[in-house]
Amino acid sequence: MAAPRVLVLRAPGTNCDEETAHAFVQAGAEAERVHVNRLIDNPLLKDRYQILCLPGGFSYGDDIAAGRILAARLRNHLGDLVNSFVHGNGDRLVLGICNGMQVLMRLGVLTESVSAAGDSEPATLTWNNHGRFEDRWVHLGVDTENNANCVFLNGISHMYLPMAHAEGKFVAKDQPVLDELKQSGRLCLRYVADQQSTISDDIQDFPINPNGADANVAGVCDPSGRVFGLMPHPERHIDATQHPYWTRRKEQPEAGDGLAMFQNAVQWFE
Ligand SMILES: NC(=O)CC[C@H](N)C(=O)O
Repeated sequence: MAAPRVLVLRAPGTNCDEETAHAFVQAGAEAERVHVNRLIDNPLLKDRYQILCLPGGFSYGDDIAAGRILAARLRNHLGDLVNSFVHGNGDRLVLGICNGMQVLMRLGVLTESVSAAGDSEPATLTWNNHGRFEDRWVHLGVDTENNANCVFLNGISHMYLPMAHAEGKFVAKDQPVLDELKQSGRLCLRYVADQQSTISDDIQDFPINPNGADANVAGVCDPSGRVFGLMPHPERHIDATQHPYWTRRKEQPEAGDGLAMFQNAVQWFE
């Protein structure tokens, strides 16, 4: 099959679109960076793409709350576009990275159909516990026990990736919501202490869990596994030389830990 085409959505304040497009290209996809206003002018552009990616940054200056305004623009002007990628025929993928995950959370697509929540918002992303922007590397573990079916994490058990956010603390409405999300394999990416650690539901101390997130959640996928949002930045660890200690490593891996996520997306179409 021809390489899948990726729509990397830009908005005022987006700042990770070039790296994200580059990561998809390294993985074998074709990627185009498209401004949200261009899509609003010409919504049919969406039909050119198989993958929708919302990259990181500070869309609309994080005004009101990070991701809130871009989510409102998508909901009010591009509802069909969002729906066709999230639902449609089930033949497309959606990836939200950092600010992109914040947008997906504000849209509600990652926590859709959580019955334990009743009528209220099941979960959100809020300010890091220490109230500051935190920018450094973190260890991440994949929840393989709860049968996570996330397309992007297929075959991955651990990643070492940069994180850079202020509003990245995942909070569920209550324990039943958290349990339902966990048991359905949707809390698929968690902060862990190191490469050997398995995931834990008990909130780990800072700095293991950089923001105080419930169950150490760093990424959430929808029930189908095709729609995934994560707070860390896989596009910033595509090449082995992006690893902070790469000159001191005895063996150089072929790629950075983040590349496999983009390769998984491309392979899903093969
Ligand atoms: N790197 C990012 O995408 C940052 C997201 C958002 N601006 C925050 O600080 O929380």
